[in-house]
Amino acid sequence: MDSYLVYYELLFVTVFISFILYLRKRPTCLPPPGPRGSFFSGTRSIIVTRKDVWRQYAEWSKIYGPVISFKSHKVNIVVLNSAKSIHNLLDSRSKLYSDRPSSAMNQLVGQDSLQTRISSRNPHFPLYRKMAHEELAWKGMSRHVPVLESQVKSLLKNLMSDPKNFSEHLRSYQGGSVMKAIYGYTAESSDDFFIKFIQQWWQVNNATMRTGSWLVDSYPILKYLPSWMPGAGFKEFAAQRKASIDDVMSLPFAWAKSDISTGRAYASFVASQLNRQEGLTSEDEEIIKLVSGSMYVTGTDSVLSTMLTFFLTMTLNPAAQKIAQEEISRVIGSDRLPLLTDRDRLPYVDALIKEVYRFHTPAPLALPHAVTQDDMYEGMFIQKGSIVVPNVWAVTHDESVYPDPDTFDPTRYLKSEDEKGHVQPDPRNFVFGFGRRVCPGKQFGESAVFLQIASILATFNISKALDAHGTEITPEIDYKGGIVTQPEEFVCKIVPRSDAAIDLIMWSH
Ligand code: HEM
Repeated sequence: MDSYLVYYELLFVTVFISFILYLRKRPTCLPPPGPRGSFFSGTRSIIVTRKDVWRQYAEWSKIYGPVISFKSHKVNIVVLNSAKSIHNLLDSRSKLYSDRPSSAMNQLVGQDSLQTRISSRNPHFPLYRKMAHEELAWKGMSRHVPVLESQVKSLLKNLMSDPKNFSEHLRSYQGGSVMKAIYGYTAESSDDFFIKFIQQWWQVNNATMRTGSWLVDSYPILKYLPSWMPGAGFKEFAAQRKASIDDVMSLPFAWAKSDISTGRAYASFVASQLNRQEGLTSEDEEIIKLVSGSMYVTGTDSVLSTMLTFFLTMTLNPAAQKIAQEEISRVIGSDRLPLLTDRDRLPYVDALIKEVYRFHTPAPLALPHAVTQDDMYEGMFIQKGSIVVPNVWAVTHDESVYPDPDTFDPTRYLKSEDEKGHVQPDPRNFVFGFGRRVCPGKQFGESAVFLQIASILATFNISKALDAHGTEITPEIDYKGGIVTQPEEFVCKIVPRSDAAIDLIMWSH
């Protein structure tokens, strides 16, 4: 009997001490407010099904405040819906907030060593960033400017001969520019193998790798399920994706290496990195392969998305288009195409481009960050490992910063005649991401966007297409879901502005 008593006393003391320890460890402050969703799966169904989920987050922020949190199964998600919270956490505390979410699905798919996914705590992370910066910041990328400028001429010719397929021509421009700059590869058309290959890969990736959508991220033990069991279909999918990511990384890299061995290769990223030092180890080479592959994966669709928004907004806003065209005619004339060096002399065109970025930012939720230790923000507890999502769309549609946000208006960024007007913030400070994860392709992407937009405005009129009865077709402002979003398919009319423009398209060198 006594031994039972001692046993129960010990049990009681253990439970009591554990309870006290639990209370001490438990955060005294609450996480950011937000919707609770269903008991089992939290808000997962909304995250997975709503295509414009950034609007949902912005709506929730009106109820709960700019910083909200919720769960998708067991994954904690914190969404930052204001410029202030994004700046205070992702920029000012970037040491803590620059990790990527740890994801069992990403590991299964083999994406965790890509630059977009690699953990900031991985010892190779600084080297990835350094390499990408060397190549794509102004100094390194200036040697690729002639490629961007000459590709524009092919784009204009394609738009003139086959305007209906403008989206394909834009993809071909950007895919071709990236392939040349990164691997030294010349793509001849939009049917090129490497351009099609990455297009198909990216479409699946964009649709399937949403933050918090895979059950295995909440319950990593599921990865041990045998593949034949009901509910384990994700393993088969992950195995297929793993094989394709290996090809995405290896095939263009192998092509570049064989081209370099001929001694006549273009000074691409891969060529300059491989030639940088004697006696590269296989590990060094693997890193060059992964960094170049990451640029191949990310470099096309974000620029394409911006360009499609440009065509959509020009179709809907002829007045803004006309002012930009007049500025180009006045400043540059009609006997040459705009160059990158003309940008400072084209303030309205520059403002129009800012407005394109703001109107529908290519990646409305950027890429998800993760926090590496418990943190407090304005009295709210943010738990280590939480996924932190910057809602860039909410910032660029915040009425207190950008009044009447659904109106396309480049004059937001221009001073009034008397130079006293209030200028709204440059959206490019948000659309390229934050802290140590800010987009390394920003200058490359921005240059490609400027050259395309300025040259298209110089040579074409974009307007509403007509249907079979001669009635104008007004496209909807409706975007696909995904990490990088694009307008749903739409039609528009693209015709050269004049005979002089036709000459410029045909004969410019
Ligand atoms: C209009 C064009 C572009 C936009 C709007 C854009 C936007 C972004 C955004 C929002 C991120 C996530 C940043 C974050 O997590 O805070 C990102 C990351 C990245 N971007 Fe871009 N991007 C563009 C063009 C490019 C180009 C042309 C390249 C390469 C040729 C590129 C390469 C990358 C890479 C490698 C990352 C991952 C960086 C990391 O996680 O460390 N981007 N980009």
